Amino acid sequence: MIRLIDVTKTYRMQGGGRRWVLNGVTVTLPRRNIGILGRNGAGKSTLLRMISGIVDPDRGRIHRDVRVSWPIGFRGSFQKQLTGLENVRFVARLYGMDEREVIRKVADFAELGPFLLQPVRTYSSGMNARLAFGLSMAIPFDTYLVDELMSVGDANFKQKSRDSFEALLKDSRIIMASHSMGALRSYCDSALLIDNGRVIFFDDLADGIEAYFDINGIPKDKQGRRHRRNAAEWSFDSDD
Ligand SMILES: Nc1ncnc2c1ncn2[C@@H]1O[C@H](COP(=O)(O)OP(=O)(O)OP(=O)(O)O)[C@@H](O)[C@H]1O
Repeated sequence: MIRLIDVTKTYRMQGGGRRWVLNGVTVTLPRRNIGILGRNGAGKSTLLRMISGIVDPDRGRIHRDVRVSWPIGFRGSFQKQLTGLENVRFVARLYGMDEREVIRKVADFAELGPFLLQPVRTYSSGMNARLAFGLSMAIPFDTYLVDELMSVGDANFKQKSRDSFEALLKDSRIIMASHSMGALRSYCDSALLIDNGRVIFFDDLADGIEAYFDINGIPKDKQGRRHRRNAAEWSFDSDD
């Protein structure tokens, strides 16, 4: 279980003032697969970073009694001067894992071959993505925090990522921020909606998605279906 207790998070804005991301939020996240919904800039990534412990709230506490991952996406935050292998070693050690085992898993998954011995600064974004995702799959967590999964990578890599991700969900849970309703419906059963510094937990994902469409002003037709006004404006709904 993960519990936010009176959590407030703001960012200082250039030119003065503060951007309020969370405003005194208290919420309990049960051991479920939870989709995080919210408009651009609502605070989804910030919330994931706070749950993982990378970012501290200004006020309040976050209680975790499960082992949570760092936010998994495709933007690896590696030490750019170090090689891929050195980065993998470092993270394996940090999490008290068998280094050789982690290296073997990442090497198998990422298929970077000799590039694993090259500095990460020389990697393409796809290579970086392979290393980042492979590494997150090689360390076991109770709850994986996922920030916009499967947004880049070639078709083969996407399929492979999907397969290993699904295998991992047999024993673990995810908290996943995404604008893709399709991805959320595939992996999540409940929802957390962030809006204007507040959050609402929905036991049923479908209710969370309805509330999200409502705050975005997406109208329903007579059959109760939602329609995009145009593809660019409502691109988050593109795979529905
Ligand atoms: N390091 C930072 N410094 C200043 N402001 C920040 C920082 N990180 C995030 N913000 C601001 O906090 C707000 C929430 O950002 P966040 O990235 O968490 O939103 P999000 O819901 O994940 O957005 P998106 O859907 O666009 O990815 C935004 O207004 C953003 O500009």
